[in-house]
Amino acid sequence: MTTDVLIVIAAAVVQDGRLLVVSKQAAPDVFYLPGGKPEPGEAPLETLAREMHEELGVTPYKPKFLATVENQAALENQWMQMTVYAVELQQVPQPAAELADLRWITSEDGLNVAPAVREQVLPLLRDGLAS
Ligand SMILES: Nc1nc2c([nH]c(=O)n2[C@H]2C[C@H](O)[C@@H](COP(=O)(O)OP(=O)(O)OP(=O)(O)O)O2)c(=O)[nH]1
Repeated sequence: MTTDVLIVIAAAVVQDGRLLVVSKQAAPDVFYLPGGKPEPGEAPLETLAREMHEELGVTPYKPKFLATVENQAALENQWMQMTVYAVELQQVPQPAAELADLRWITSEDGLNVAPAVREQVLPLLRDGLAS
């Protein structure tokens, strides 16, 4: 039995009542928060900054811890623990080549949204999202 938990660091960016979600070329129909797995020895905020730079060409501004959530990982067949930071942006995100899509959502919006985002992050942010 494996007890490995996938550790993920991610950003909740809300602008004008909408949450930023992305999908990757590897799974273009699955939408989730920008972010990813830490490299060895990397601190959470370093992972956040690296992933946001790599995926969106932006620097996280005033990251604030939002929550640590656990759920089934969307792409790997593994349990995932994801630490989410509420992040402001001062630049317009420009999706890098590894991304397939970028959307601003107020709810699931008919998309295939990763379980942790659908069941935990969207409910946590509900008050800040447009209806
Ligand atoms: N970034 C991110 N990953 C999530 C979320 N929800 C969720 O289940 N995951 C899953 C998807 C993948 O199974 C895993 C993260 O993988 P990833 O492929 O985005 O991470 P990465 O950029 O570090 O990956 P890699 O290409 O270096 O392997 O966590 C989420 O909201 N954001």
